[in-house]
This record gives sequence, structure tokens and C-alpha cells, in this order.
Amino acid sequence: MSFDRTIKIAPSILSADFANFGAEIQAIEAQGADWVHIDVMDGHFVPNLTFGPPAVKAFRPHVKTVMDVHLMIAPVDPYIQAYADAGADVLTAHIEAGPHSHRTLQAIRAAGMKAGIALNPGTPAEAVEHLLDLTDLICVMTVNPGFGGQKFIDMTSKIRRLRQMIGDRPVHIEIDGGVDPNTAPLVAAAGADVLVAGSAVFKGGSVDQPGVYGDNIRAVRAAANSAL
Ligand SMILES: O=C(CO)[C@@H](O)[C@H](O)COP(=O)(O)O
Ligand SMILES: [Fe+2]
Repeated sequence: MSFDRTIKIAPSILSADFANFGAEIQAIEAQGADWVHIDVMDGHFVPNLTFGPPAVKAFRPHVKTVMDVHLMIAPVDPYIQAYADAGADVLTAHIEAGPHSHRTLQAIRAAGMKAGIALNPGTPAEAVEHLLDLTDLICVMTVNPGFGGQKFIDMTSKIRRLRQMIGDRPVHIEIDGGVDPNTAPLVAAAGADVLVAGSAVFKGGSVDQPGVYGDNIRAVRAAANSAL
């Protein structure tokens, strides 16, 4: 997985058909997804439950691009090796999930994955200032985590600040929550390069009508690129 700052679309399978993940992943990749975003929720750090390492391991053979695993769990450290064994390419932990994010990021890289750190809407950019050399991706939440389909919260000033702080380091800025063709230009112009989109990609489509996924992905990408 090489670093570049072109716009990448990462559909969140939280909005896919939960009875058909393999086919859904294949459909979004065939329709132009750059990464596949997997939301892991524990019913404790966030008020919703999704899936754990065995499910992520089962997704792995279907993902030919980048498996981007967003952990909304606390604690994180006891599960890092399990997600490495499950085949995650990028593993993102929330800075709010515990007091030892520095150690967590080191452990994620030591387990052979790219290390991501996610910030809730209420957490300032400065919280990651001393973590930048240990980080491959900063995930800026533009909703409060836990559910798909929520309204976008404007975090453009935080994204700008982060891009400034990152300087020339090879760090992705990922935006997660409420990304659609209306909001994508705002975050792309502010410096984001990975756009997670759940409802905006899956809406109106299915594995039997995958072309809708393609139209939706192209619409988000075109809107983002129009702002650059
Ligand atoms: O992490 C999360 C929610 O906590 C996200 O990845 C959502 O799944 C994005 O869904 P949309 O807001 O795009 O519908
Ligand atoms: Fe997510």
C-alpha cells in the first residue's frame, strides 16, 4: 500500500446487506471502490455492536484493495494482534478509547499494519500533535460514531489544521460520517484524501443492481475532485 494524496473512496459496509457481505464487497470493488471500510463497534465505546475479528477474517479473501478497519472499541490493545491475524491493512483506534494512544499506534505498526488514529467531533486537532510520526492515517469523524446515515458535522477547520500540522509527512486524512456529493467538496478542499461513505454509496443499489454503487461512487469522487 503506497502513499498518495489522490482522492480515495472507501465505502463503509455498515450500509451493506449484512446477510451478503462477500458479494457486497466484490460489488463495490468492481464498481470502483479504492478501499473497503469496516466499522467495528463494541456496544461500550459506542452504543452499537457490529462484528469482531472472526467476521473481519472472513471478509479478507473478498477484499482485493485495502481493508481499512475502524475500531470503535475500548480497550484496543488486547485486540490488535487479532485484527492483524484477521488481515487488516489499516487499523484505526480512537484517541478517546484510552490514555495510551502512543503505545497503541506503536503496537499496531509492530503488528505489521498501517496505524490510524480517529478523532471524535469534540476532540481538537492538537490532540494528535505528538503522534504524527507514529501515524499513517488520521480519521476525522464528521458524525458522532456509532451509526451510519447521520448528518454531517462540519469539521473543515480541523481538517485544515491537521493538514498544516502534518506538513510533508506521508499521513492520510480520512473523513468518516455524512460524506456525500454535497459534503465531499468541503472536506477535499480542506485537505482530506480518503472519503468514507456508507449510505451515499449503498443507497438505491444492491448486488443485483451494482451499477448504482458505481454511479454513487463516481458522484462522490467527482464532487471531491471538482474542489481541488
Ligand atoms: O464509523 C462510522 C460511524 O460510526 C462510519 O464509517 C459510518 O458507517 C459512515 O456512514 P455514513 O455516514 O456514510 O452513512
Ligand atoms: Fe467508520
